[in-house]
Amino acid sequence: MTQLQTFQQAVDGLIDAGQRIWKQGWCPATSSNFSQRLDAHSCAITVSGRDKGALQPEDIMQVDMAGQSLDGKRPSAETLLHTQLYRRDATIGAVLHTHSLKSTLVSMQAETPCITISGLELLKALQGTTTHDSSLSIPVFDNTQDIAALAKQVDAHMDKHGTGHAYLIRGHGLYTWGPDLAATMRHLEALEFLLDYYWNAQRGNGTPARGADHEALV
Ligand SMILES: CSC[C@@H](O)[C@@H](O)C(=O)COP(=O)(O)O
Ligand SMILES: [Zn+2]
Repeated sequence: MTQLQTFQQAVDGLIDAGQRIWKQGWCPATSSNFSQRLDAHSCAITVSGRDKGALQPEDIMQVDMAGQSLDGKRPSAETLLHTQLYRRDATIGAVLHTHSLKSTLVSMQAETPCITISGLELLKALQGTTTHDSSLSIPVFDNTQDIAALAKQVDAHMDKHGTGHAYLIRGHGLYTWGPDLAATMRHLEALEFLLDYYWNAQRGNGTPARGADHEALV
């Protein structure tokens, strides 16, 4: 079970995360949403439509794991994508959703249901990954305004393929999660780097100069 947060700790953490993410340009124009688990039955999440780079304490609210408001405020339009993760896995303590340019570009160009990124040291920033010699698979789901249906689709995919670390929504953005907010920020930063690498490598910029099959240096 993840380390539980008081609501006030969650508010402070999400405000700080929003500022860090906004500085990177990954949550333009009120896009994105962030949450932290409070206990088995509820989480703190951003109120819908707020500027995520300038969150105030009143912009964070509480919902139950069915996505229902517990305090009368209007939760993120994408709340069910957060609660799907908390319901699925009790070790998930935080979820971050962002709208960076690079995640959007990669999601629009992906020709397969998943993209795969392999062989990079920064993969080790992802929980449970201990060597660069590993592969990260990121599923790409089609965008929809029917978030309840998308949450079901994500859940069915995870039933088959495991929970993983992240997914993309086509033309929309990235979801990632972790045991707590710090780990989830680490995942987000690593994923943004990995997606940037993927985008460039797909276009022949920086294709591996020295892969595992190259002669060893002498
Ligand atoms: C402002 S465009 C982005 C939104 O449509 C949505 O995708 C989003 O990420 C933010 O919605 P929100 O309801 O504020 O959580
Ligand atoms: Zn979104």
